[in-house]
Amino acid sequence: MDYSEQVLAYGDDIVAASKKHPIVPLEKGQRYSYGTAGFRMKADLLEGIAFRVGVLAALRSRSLGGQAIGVMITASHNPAVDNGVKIVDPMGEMLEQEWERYATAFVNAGSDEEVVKIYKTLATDLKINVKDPAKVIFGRDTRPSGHTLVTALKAALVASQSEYVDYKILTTPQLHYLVRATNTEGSPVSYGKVSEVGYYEKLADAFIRAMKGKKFGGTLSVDCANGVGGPKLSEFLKYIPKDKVNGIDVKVVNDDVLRPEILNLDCGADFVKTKQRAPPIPKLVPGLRSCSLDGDADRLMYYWVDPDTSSFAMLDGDRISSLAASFIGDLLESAGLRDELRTGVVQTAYANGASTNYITQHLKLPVICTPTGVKHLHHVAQGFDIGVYFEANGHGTVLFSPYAIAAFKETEPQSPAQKDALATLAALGDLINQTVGDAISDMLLVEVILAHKNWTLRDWAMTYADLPNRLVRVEVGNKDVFRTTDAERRLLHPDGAQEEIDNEVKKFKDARSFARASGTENACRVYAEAATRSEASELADRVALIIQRYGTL
Ligand SMILES: CC(=O)N[C@H]1[C@@H](OP(=O)(O)O)O[C@H](CO)[C@@H](O)[C@@H]1O
Ligand SMILES: [Mg+2]
Repeated sequence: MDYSEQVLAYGDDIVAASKKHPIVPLEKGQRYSYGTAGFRMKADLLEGIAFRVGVLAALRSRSLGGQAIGVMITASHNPAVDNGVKIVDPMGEMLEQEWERYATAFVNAGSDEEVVKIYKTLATDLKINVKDPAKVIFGRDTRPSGHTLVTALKAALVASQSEYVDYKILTTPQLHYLVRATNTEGSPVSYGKVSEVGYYEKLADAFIRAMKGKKFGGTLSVDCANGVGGPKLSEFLKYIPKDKVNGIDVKVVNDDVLRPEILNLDCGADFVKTKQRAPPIPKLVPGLRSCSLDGDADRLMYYWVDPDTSSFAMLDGDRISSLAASFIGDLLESAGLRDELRTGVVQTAYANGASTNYITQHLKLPVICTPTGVKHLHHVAQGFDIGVYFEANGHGTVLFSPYAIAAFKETEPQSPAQKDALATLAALGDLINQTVGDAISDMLLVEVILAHKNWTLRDWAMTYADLPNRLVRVEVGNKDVFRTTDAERRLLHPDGAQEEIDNEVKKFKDARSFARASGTENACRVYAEAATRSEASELADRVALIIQRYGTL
């Protein structure tokens, strides 16, 4: 077939519908761009973007034999006035990088007619039959602006002659689950029932299996950032009969989704991580095991106030990652699979140096550092049989290769201990979201580990001591001059900046510092670690000054 000759019968429909959902023009010289979090900004700029993303999602589905593509409408931990649109690929992964460029081109197209022109050009270049079937499934978080964006998205899917399913309100990881479940339905690698209920059933069943014979470690208080995680966690808990998990006691707090103005306000995982303290409401009771989800329930932070010392301890993504790696490593040992399955941990430069040391030296596992953004970590983690990846901010998961899953199920146990270890590993394979970081699933994982180890948060916090560190945001004239190498740990450009940073780092003990342009904000970030809090702070300030100077040259 000559793809350049094909007729796009619904081209006029796309143009007509597009006119009803216009793009807000940006100032001269500025462009919208599909970043780490898709398109994310003030919600009133997003209607036209949601429409064009819909057209692109239909084309993406056509390019992949009609497999379902996901679209999630959320702005995660951002304030309620923001929103965002993100595309999910067929196995539940983030959109392929090449298509991020196409998404950017669609959204920046100068007219409705040009959208159709790009659609046709891509169809020709990528040999996509525009008459092939397409399917797009979507969900949104609790933001009121989600309604308008869904209307625009649906209009795009109707105009592009794509089948669609509107799953209404979901957590981001639930949408990722549904995309994979849809595309594997009825196959030997079926990911689960294609419904929100299917998600709860799968997690509940796996959690009950993994907790067999263990006791839930006392009350757990879960701050849901007044976002979608609240109602979804409450719903999930209905699938755990009290007599199936000994002592289960989960208190859901900050779960008011009827007042959008309080979404992520002084609560949630991002608040805890950046402020390094507990949300003021509800007041944290000393000794209470607590955690926070973010606004779309894909990030997780644990914390508590030690009743003996009254000090606040936060257990972030690095801690969850090292906890999971240590537990899974022990299970593999008991299961006789430690040498059989390649296990590794993936982090970014923001991982605390103490966690990296603990994993490499104490757990004896390899650590790979990737650039910021979970898609990079996810990709590298796929290279292991068991790949543990987390960003320090609490977003991450553990990936199991098909070989690992088969080993858990097919190894013949020679002892009761080996049998238990294999059963727990198999349960973890179902409990841990294989598509993307999932705060609810990760929280259940942490609870399983603490129950198996019979640990409090104090025991967990004592595994190693974090190096004092500081993260600073620096506004500069032009962040694009900062180009990095070595997984963002060194600056390539502007000339001279890295040498100056190196000179400052040298003056401090056990110190490390790096600077990079943020992928989600119009600013640079400076990170510094050193032997003491005041030195880390001093170093961060000095490097920030260097960045400020080079950013305004
Ligand atoms: C230091 C930091 O926390 N950076 C965050 C932030 O990226 P920046 O590129 O640093 O703005 O947002 C990303 C998307 O949510 C997240 O993946 C990442 O970890
Ligand atoms: Mg999030």
